[in-house]
Formats: sequence, structure tokens, C-alpha cells
Amino acid sequence: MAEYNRVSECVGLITLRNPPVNALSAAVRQGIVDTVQRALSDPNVKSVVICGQNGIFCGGADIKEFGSNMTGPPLIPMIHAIESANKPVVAAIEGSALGGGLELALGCHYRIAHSKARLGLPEVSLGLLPAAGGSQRLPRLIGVPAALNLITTGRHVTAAEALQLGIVDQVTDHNTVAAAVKFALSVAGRSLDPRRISTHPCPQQPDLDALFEEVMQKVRQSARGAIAPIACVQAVRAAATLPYAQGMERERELMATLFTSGQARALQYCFFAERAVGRWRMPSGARWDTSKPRPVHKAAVIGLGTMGRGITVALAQTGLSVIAVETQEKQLMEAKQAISGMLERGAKRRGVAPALDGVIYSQNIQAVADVDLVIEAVFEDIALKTKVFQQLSAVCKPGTLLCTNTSALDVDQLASETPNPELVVGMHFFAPAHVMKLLEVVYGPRSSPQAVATAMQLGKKMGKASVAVGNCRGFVGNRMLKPYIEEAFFLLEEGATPELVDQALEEFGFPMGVFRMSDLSGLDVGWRVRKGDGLVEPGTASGRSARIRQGRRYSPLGDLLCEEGHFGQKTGRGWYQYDKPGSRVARFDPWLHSFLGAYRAQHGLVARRIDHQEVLERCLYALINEGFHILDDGIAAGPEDIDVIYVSGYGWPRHRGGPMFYANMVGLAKVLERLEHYQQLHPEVPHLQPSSLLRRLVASGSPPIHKWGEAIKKLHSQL
Ligand SMILES: CCCCCCC/C=C/C(=O)SCCNC(=O)CCNC(=O)[C@H](O)C(C)(C)COP(=O)(O)OP(=O)(O)OC[C@H]1O[C@@H](n2cnc3c(N)ncnc32)[C@H](O)[C@@H]1OP(=O)(O)O
Repeated sequence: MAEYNRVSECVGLITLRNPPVNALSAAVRQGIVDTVQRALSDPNVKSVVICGQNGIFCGGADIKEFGSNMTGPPLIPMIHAIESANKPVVAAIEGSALGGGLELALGCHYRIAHSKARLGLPEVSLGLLPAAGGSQRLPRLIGVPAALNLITTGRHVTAAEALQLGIVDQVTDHNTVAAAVKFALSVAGRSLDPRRISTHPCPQQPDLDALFEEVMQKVRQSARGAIAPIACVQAVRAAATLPYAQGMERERELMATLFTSGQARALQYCFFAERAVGRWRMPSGARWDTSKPRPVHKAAVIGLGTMGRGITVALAQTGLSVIAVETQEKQLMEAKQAISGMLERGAKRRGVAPALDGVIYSQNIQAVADVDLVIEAVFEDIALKTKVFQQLSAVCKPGTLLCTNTSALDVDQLASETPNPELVVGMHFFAPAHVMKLLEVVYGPRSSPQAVATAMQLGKKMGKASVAVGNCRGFVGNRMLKPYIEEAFFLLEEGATPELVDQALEEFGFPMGVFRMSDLSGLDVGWRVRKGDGLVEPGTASGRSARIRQGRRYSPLGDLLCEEGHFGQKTGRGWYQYDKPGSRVARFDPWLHSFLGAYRAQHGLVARRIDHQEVLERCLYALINEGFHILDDGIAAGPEDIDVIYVSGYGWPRHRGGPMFYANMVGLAKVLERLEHYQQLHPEVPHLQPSSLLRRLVASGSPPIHKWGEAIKKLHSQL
């Protein structure tokens, strides 16, 4: 709702009240309509200020209302009524003015912002466009190129940038409402015509067609199939080329298509899923709201390879003191140089001073004696990690949290090697650790809730999407990746090419298909793991039996390439060829195609035609099926956890909402039917065997994704 007061005798002050972000719910919109009407009809009121309670102007339309029948006064006439008012209306912007919140402010005649405020039109990230006049007013106010940039990226700008762009009229370091009231008094009685943005033409722009063509091309490339960014460009084009009323009509038409789209549902689901994962819970019953994190002021990183360096940077950038330990002097010096460079570049990008002094380098593990938390990032070898953990247990002060950065090793086994297993958790970072958003916080059966809470809070401070997951081989992300990659290998055996598989996945929206990704990360990584698992054998045997290992179908294709020294980009050869080692442009490799032909001949395989649909079904449904196993095993608390992991760490297209949301959209019965179909064709592939949770959900009528949690709980209690 909105509260009305008269201040300084002749200023009507309207305060939006809808915690936590003053979203424009039906009640708030009604409140604004009523209070504006009251202010305008009060002869004692000469001007009006609109602000938000608790230091935040407005977080935009209430996203929760989008899925329901919207009631209450619509935004557009409400904003028009403000713009056409005959008394000056000033927006006092503290905290955030986002989406509908900024659109409301653009309807006001003046905008005063606090220096710490952030403004933006992030609707595109929810699968929408600024459809309360924002796509038409912003270009008129700041020009087409700047408006295109803000609207198509959804980025938030600082108050300083907003002032420079002309979005706000004044920035204050002091009380924003007081500044806005003073300003409102100073402009009372002035002509408002020049302040009504909808009446302005868009600032002239040379070569408008060329500009829109260039932007549209760029947006199509980066959108990876998302429709909202394209609609945003079309809406701004309408602002630049049509009178305001027609532009508004175009904005309405474009929004009507987006509003009910599956992509908008997926993106809005992601918004809430990212917040839901912060409310973590463990099978023991421990939860985010009953577990208090320990304060972490000083942290240490052990092992300064690629991961350790990235983790050090991520920690230092959050303002922590970091002890960075590497036992070999040469490596330590190299790491110091690399870390300093990363910190300097990061600081330059963010316009702050680099936190170089925040990192102390040492060759001696004793240097970590007084830290609050250690992240071990040594080579992925259980014996080495165990040794480091034993050393840490002896050196660190009591209560220090011991975290291991591992992508696959058993966190519980490591914990059991320390005297205080409750202080041990996994922190699975993704390379480069200072850039990638995802962090899996892995708890073992003995990790204390406080340890999990501390790691989760630290992840949040580092700006990560932190997801608490149980301990199992590959945790959540890599465990689901395994069947996905294996299906891609099987498809090659059956007649597909790396190009075909990658094209299908990239058209689906992944930034890279599975083979281009494998070339980038290095084929030797999986080879080492498969060797460790005893799966790799000399490649001379032929026939079906040579492709059954440990009782299940196995494709040795990746091993055979590694035996040839084809490790991907770093060697210049992999599933593709590259101009030189380290080069990034993947080219068709005729050798690889002859190799595949010879391999099929050797094993009596006859290549058949495989289409994109089969690639997607086999790779994605195998991955999704593993997700259902993970939910059933209690490794992830809910589908949102899995989806956030895939969207933030594995390139799953956000506009498809994550694998479990996608399964929900496709229909669980359809996913089950296709898995059963492929399982019949490939009975020697266990990961195509539909999970019992999927079967049970389908049997109970395929509840919508937000009800899976209840269904899983109920089903577990019946077991
Ligand atoms: C045909 C219909 C025509 C309609 C035209 C509509 C045109 C306008 C469209 C829009 O305005 S869409 C919304 C645009 N706004 C946003 O995208 C902003 C989203 N919010 C944020 O970015 C952040 O929440 C924040 C405002 C920067 C605050 O960040 P902070 O880290 O402080 O808090 P959070 O944890 O993110 O949020 C707290 C709490 O509030 C919920 N919430 C936030 N914004 C909204 C919102 N716009 N609507 C509903 N709820 C919102 C958020 O979900 C959190 O709650 P929980 O999920 O934790 O319960």
C-alpha cells in the first residue's frame, strides 16, 4: 500500500509500503492511485514526492502476481496520471528503482537519487520488457543507444551513471527524501510541459537503421534463443520511429507475447529458485534459519594452482585477509604474480583499489595457524588431500573450518581423517573460481550445520550462487553430467558426429556443445578419472563385448583419442582440430571422421541417421533422469537446487529454467515415455532406466514443480 502525509506544509509525501522491496502489488498500485489523487486535489499541496519505505524506492512490479489473475489498477494509466499531473511530482530514489519502479519514476517530473542507489530496467532477465512505458520513455530521455544498452542487458546502473546518462536530475549523499522535498518546493509552480517525457521526441540519431541492425545482430547472437532481448530491441525501435501512442501500442503487443511465454515462466522461476537455494536444509533437519554461521575474517588457501589462485582472488575481493600457501617457491612466485594481475584487472573493471595487501603469501603451512577458515585446493588426489587435512588439523586454532575444493572426491572420507569431522565441508568451485557464479557446498553426514551455514554465507559474500548439496560421487553437477556425456559418446558410435551433437545442444541454448566443451576443458581430465575407475583398457579388442565394461555399455572413444595425444584445445587436436595448440576456433577434423568410421567398422557398428531431436532426448533426458535419482537420494533438497546449479555452472540456458524445470515443462509423462523407449533400445545402459521418483511422480499425476517437494516428502514417508 501507500501512505500519505503532508510535509513542509505544501508537499504531499507518498510512501510506498510493501516490504521487503516495495514491489508494485495490486494494493500498492491502488495506494498510489488514491494518494496521488488526494495530493492533486488538495489545494494546499503545491508539489508531490514519492518515496519508498526502509531505504528502497521500488523493486518493480510484483513478480509473484504474474502467474495469477492480475487485479487492481494497471500500471500504465497510473503512471500517465502522474505524468499529466498539474503539480510537480518528484521521485526520491533510495536503494533500488528497478523495472516498474524506474518506470514509475520516469513518469514523475523529476528524479532525485541517493548516491548509493541503483537503477535499471531488468525485465529482460525475467523474459519481459519494460512494458509500463519504460521502453518508450527511456529512449526519449537518454537517447536510443544508451536505452538499448540498458533495456537489452537489464543491467543496473549506479546513481552516478544515472546522473551522467540523464536518468536522474540530482544525486545526494544525504537524506534523499529531505533533498527531494526541498527540490519539490523549489520547482513548485514551474511549467511541467518540458518534464513530461512521453511528449518528447527521441533524440536524433544518425543511421538509425544501421544501429538497430547491428544491435539486433549482437542481441540475437548473445540471446541463445531467448526471445525477450529481441522484443526489447523491437520496442525501442518503436520508440525511435513511431509517435508515443503508437509506440505504446507496440510495447503492449510485444509484452502480450512475452508475458505468457514459457521463457518468461522459466526466467521468473530462476529468479525465485536463486533465492530459494539460500534457504537450505539438510536431511538431518538442520536449516538455514536455525544455523548460525561463524564469523570469517581471515581465510587461507592451500595450493595455488588454477583453482587456488581463483579462490584467493574471490576471497580477497570480498575484503577478507587471505593467507595463500604454496610449498614450492617457484610456483608461489608465479602464483603471486598471477593473483596480483587478476586482482588489479578486477579492481580496474570495478573502479576500486586492488586488494593486493589483503593477500599474504607463504611456503609454510604453519602460517595458517590463526585463520577462521581454510580452503584446501591441492591436486585432486585423496592421499595428498588427506595428508594436507591432517597437517591442517594439527596447525589450525580450535574451531577453524576446513573446506576442501574438490569436484569428485569423498568429503566424508576426508572428514574422517580429521579429529573434528564436524568442521569439514566441501566447497566445489568452478574454474575460473573468481568468475564462475556457482559454488556447491558439500556436507557429509558429520558436517555441522554451523559449518554449512558458514560456507554458505561465505559463498554469498563472494557473490556466488551457493547451493548446499549432499556428498556423493560428482555431487550434483558432475554426477548429472556423466550420463549426458556418455550418451553423446554413444551417439557418435551409432552414427552422429561431434558437429551434429554440438549443433543440437547449441541450438537448444548451451553456449557450447558437449564436444566443444570437452575440447576446452581437456579430454585427459575424464580419461584420468576413467583410468582411476578401472574402465580404461587397451583399444585393440573389437565387437560388442569390447564396449561392455563393468557390466554396462561403455564407449572407449575418448580414451582412444587420448592415447593419440588428442587432449583438445591445448594439444590442437580433440573432437575438432585447431590451428595450433591453445587456439580456440574449432574446425572440422577429417582425421576424426575417418577414425570414427574405422572405429565403427572395427566394432561392427552400422552408422544410422540421427536427428537433433534424438540428440536432445538422449543427452538431456539422461541428465534429467540422474537429477531425479539425486532428489530421491536426498542429495539435493529440491529441484530448484539442481536447476540453479545447472543454470549458474553448466551453461544450461536460463530461459529454459534448468533441467528439472525443463522436464516439468516438457511433461513428466513424456520424459518417462522417451526414457522407457530408449531404455528398451539400449538395455545395457543403466542411466536410461527411469528413476523410481520419476515413475512415482507420473503415477501421482505429475504434480507441478513447486509441489514436487511435498510429493517427495510424502513418498519418502511412505517407504
Ligand atoms: C500485462 C502486465 C503488464 C505489467 C507491466 C509490468 C512492467 C514491469 C515489470 C517489472 O517491474 S518486472 C520486475 C522488475 N524488477 C526486478 O527484476 C527486480 C527484482 N528484484 C531484485 O533484483 C532484488 O530483489 C533487489 C530489489 C535488488 C533487492 O535485492 P536484495 O538482495 O536486497 O533482496 P532479494 O533477496 O533479492 O529479495 C528480497 C525478497 O524480495 C523478493 N522480491 C524482490 N523483488 C521482487 C519483485 N519485483 N516482486 C516480488 N518479489 C520480489 C525476493 O523474491 C525476496 O523474497 P524471497 O524470494 O526471498 O521470499
